Amino acid sequence: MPRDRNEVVVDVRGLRNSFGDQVIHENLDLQVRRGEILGVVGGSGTGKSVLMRSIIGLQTPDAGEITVFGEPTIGREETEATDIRKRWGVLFQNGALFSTLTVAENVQVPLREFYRELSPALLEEIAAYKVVMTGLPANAGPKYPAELSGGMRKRAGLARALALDPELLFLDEPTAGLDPIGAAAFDELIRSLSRTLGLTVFLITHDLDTLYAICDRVAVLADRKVIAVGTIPELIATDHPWIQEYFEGPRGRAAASTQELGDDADAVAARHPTEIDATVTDARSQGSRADEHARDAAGNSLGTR
Ligand SMILES: Nc1ncnc2c1ncn2[C@@H]1O[C@H](COP(=O)(O)OP(=O)(O)OP(=O)(O)O)[C@@H](O)[C@H]1O
Repeated sequence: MPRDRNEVVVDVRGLRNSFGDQVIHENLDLQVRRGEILGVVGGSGTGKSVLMRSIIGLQTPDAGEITVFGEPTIGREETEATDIRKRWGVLFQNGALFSTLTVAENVQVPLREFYRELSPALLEEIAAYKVVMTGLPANAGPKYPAELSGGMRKRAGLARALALDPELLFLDEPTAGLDPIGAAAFDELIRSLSRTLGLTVFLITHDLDTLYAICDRVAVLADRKVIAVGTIPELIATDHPWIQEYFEGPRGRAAASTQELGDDADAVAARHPTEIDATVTDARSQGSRADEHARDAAGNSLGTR
């Protein structure tokens, strides 16, 4: 039976977080729907990562309610929340791979934690499958993180996040530090995994290209709460100054035109399938070059990327 795409998978209500005198969130509400890729944006330090940590139970809020798959996550012991934790995967900002373990061993960590009865042969088989699924060469499995490029490390982190076949994926700045071509390829990987596996994705990013390329809706954090959530055209229609500056500033416009070039490329590819890779890739690099110029011109006032 098809799943209800209006089902709320993550429900955050009245969230408050603070560190000492510093209030990060006040009365924050957010819903993530089944099957969507929700982009989460906001200036540096607005509390995007703290929000993600609150949802997955790594940060105990001062107040509020959070449910994931209808189950409360706040204040539950790790052992109590096992059934929900098995249903999500997380890619932290820096990849957070264990440097002393190989890629395959990293992927096996959640499997060993939740399914102790799995045989070594099966663990290896599942890890090998996840490694290939994220576009890494099969021979990446026995390598250590230090032996991989930044883009490959991201894919290894994603392979580990997918180890338990999650329904929900949390990604914290997955394309940060990747070159434009690598970032576009990673976006495409996330989109295709989300579509084929029916994943719901909570994606924190500063990457405007990612927002345009793969996000169904975008939530904007500012003033300690989610000030708006919607499609990019819906957000642009609001008059909040930060949203206007973000999407209608030089970098936002460059990303939008990159997307238009990509859409044109899709149309061309429908007629000439063999030309698609070069055209789309080129569109993104052009946008990113325009992006760089725009950032220089704007004095990087938005602090994106
Ligand atoms: N464990 C902690 N102790 C004290 N302060 C913290 C802690 N974790 C986060 N903060 C503070 O909370 C604020 C929000 O941090 P967070 O990492 O969520 O921001 P962010 O929106 O993800 O930023 P960025 O886009 O730069 O990654 C920051 O001012 C940060 O210094």
